[in-house]
Amino acid sequence: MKTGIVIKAYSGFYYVKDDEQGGIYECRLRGRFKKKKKRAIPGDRVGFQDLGSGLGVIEEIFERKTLLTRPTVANVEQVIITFAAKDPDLHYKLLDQFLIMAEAAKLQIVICLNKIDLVDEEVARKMLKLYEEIGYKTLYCSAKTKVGIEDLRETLKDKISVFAGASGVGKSALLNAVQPGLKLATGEISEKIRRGTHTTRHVELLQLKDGGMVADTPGFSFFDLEFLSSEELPYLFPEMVDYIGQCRFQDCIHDHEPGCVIKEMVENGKIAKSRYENYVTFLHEIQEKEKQERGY
Ligand SMILES: Nc1nc2c(ncn2[C@@H]2O[C@H](COP(=O)(O)OP(=O)(O)OP(=O)(O)O)[C@@H](O)[C@H]2O)c(=O)[nH]1
Ligand SMILES: [Zn+2]
Repeated sequence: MKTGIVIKAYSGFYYVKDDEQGGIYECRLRGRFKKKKKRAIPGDRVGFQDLGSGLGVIEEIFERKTLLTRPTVANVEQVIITFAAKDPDLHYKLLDQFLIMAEAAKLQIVICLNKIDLVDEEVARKMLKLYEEIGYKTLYCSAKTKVGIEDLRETLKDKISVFAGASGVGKSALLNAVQPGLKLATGEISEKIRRGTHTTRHVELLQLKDGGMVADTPGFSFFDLEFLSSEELPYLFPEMVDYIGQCRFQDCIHDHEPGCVIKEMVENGKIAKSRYENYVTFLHEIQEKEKQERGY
């Protein structure tokens, strides 16, 4: 049996990239999966039988390491959270929201600041300084002048990545700078798919020349607070994690409680006020939702 990765799933067809030769097989699922209502999704690692002429049958779907929804893709390892230095302005609350969702999804995180050609370099470097201090990996890029593109290419190498970021920050432009014509390279598969009738947007994993894959959906919208609980929220802020459990009250949620060590750290500057304020905002949103779920 061969092994590979599903790069696209489309109305019962699964396009699987063979691990050994890298060829693409058009596969069907073995019938027993359908009985169990189990489907393969892009990113799934599978075992399949080679039927010849580029056709195959998926016999096994291996356990997923990560799972993102909207759109659905398995085994993503890394997210490139992209913002622009200008046009549009860096929206820090949105950045924090992306970060906690990526933390919750257990992805490796890279914060990429694009369009640095529009501001002084010194100004650009300061914009993510706080996040570097927390320990996040950062990239400073310009899809226009190609500054930092080599670093981005290196970051994407040999990993399955997705880009996340608001509209207009330059995600497509960055991908295109990393590998011009990336989307065209998949024309062969699109051709087969065009025979179908569906027009729904399906995520596809694009292959990078240097190794690695990137989802072709630049505007990933898997960031939704509704799946988080108030208890887990503090764990999604790396700079808070070390202090959890040290507050006066065991069940301290680091909001209004007295003797809160996290608040103390905000007072003495060890935790950034902006981050803490966003923490509290998210906390209240989640608590509001939890209240509604409990019905009062
Ligand atoms: N000055 C400058 N402009 C850029 C840069 N990167 C992208 N742009 C411009 O910003 C605009 C948006 O770029 P896109 O790549 O379409 O942005 P996107 O994030 O993919 O946007 P959506 O597809 O809407 O999610 C375009 O007009 C680009 O030419 C950059 O590094 N510098
Ligand atoms: Zn506390």
